[in-house]
Amino acid sequence: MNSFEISGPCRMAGSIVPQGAKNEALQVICATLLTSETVFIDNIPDILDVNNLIQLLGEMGVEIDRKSPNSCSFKAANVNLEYLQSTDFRKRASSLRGSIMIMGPLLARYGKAYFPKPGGDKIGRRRMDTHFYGFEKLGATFEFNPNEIFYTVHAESLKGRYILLDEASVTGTANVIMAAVLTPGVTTIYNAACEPYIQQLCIMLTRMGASISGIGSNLLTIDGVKELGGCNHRILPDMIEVGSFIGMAAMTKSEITIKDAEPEHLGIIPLAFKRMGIQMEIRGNDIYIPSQDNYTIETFIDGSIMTIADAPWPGLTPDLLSVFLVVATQAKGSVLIHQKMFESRLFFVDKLIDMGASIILCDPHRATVIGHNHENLLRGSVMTSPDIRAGVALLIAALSAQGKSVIHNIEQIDRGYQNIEKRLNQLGASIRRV
Ligand SMILES: CC(=O)N[C@H]1[C@@H](OP(=O)(O)OP(=O)(O)OC[C@H]2O[C@@H](n3ccc(=O)[nH]c3=O)[C@H](O)[C@@H]2O)O[C@H](CO)[C@@H](O)[C@@H]1O
Ligand SMILES: C=C(OP(=O)(O)O)C(=O)O
Repeated sequence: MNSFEISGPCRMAGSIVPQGAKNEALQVICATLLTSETVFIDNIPDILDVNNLIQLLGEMGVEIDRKSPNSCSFKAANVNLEYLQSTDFRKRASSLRGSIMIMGPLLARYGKAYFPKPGGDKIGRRRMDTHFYGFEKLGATFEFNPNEIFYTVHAESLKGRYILLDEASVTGTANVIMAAVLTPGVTTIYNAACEPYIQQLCIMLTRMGASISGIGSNLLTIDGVKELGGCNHRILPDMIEVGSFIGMAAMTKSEITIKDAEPEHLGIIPLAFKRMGIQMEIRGNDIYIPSQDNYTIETFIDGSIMTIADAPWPGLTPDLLSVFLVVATQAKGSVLIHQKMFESRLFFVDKLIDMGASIILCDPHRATVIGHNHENLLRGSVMTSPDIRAGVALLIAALSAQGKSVIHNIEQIDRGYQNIEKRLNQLGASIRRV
């Protein structure tokens, strides 16, 4: 188990380029299973979750040609379905969450798919009903072995249908889209997730020959085709990393330019940071965050305390709420952070309270933060990263804090952030991997 040792406070300056998006990479890499032709993907983040998925596909028989740390071609001409019954498959597939999205392509192309209990963040119940409900609507049979926690879907044939998803699940929508593109007939998916990475998946599938309309909305119409071909695809910058850098700059009074951030794909994220009082300028494709001595959280128009809450896209992504929470600890004013979508993602606030932050955890979903307006710095502390985004929030806290901090279990951070200590040290941070 590796750790980060951080000597704070660190005031940083300079430019940083965000990595390619983790959650888009997981979708589009799974989509390469839909064709026997070569798919080339660029701007792949070189991170643990994505590398584990690429290795998993390799074990399944996909020809992998890693052209560089950030680009790779995939050719799924011969997929070894027997491997999906092996213990090695169960071990690898359950090491991350995104691998669940191999199911849609396998069902569509081979009429069967298997999956163990998926991994990913332990942030509360993470049900998969939406995935299997969608597959069943297309005509598949679903079986669940509760003793082994093993999911099986199979179908003699699938048929396009109207599907009203019970919730706008991101990976669930991706799975159903990927099954539907090779399913005869017209599939309509209503209450579809429509975040930029789902849009990117649809754009890539269209380039491979799929027929999808309604991209960007929650109503997708897919006209199934017989087969798909190869294509080239470039992954968007990671919006969660962009948001993490905006929050880090404000909290540490740093002056940072996030290069090539593609702000048009960030939705409501910049507005939410502006409501926290954080200044930023969109300069073409870059985001410039000036060094700010303080930032004041807005109130609502009626003067009541601001709430920052998550919601399915185009609402605010749940993956950034930990960052908003930590940034609020040094703001002027108070905010209620309401994490609606996950049940156990706010418990890391205990660690911030140990560092001196003024936070009341109201219940598992809500925390009230009373900002210090930089009048009292947080204190360095020894802590353990519970999940990927709490890990980054703790890293931001440590960078702003007085004294030495140690963060254990940084494998959680490595799941989603590429060479983070090296890139932040180039901006003037003091982070050591020990
Ligand atoms: C690999 C990957 O891409 N992971 C992302 C994906 O996970 P994932 O696809 O697993 O998450 P889902 O979209 O299925 O659901 C996330 C949580 O929100 C709840 N929910 C969802 C939709 C809804 O309309 N109402 C509702 O309450 C679900 O019950 C669940 O607790 O999307 C999540 C939500 O953006 C992100 O946090 C994850 O980083
Ligand atoms: C929750 C996340 O990831 P995963 O779904 O892979 O656990 C995340 O990226 O914040």
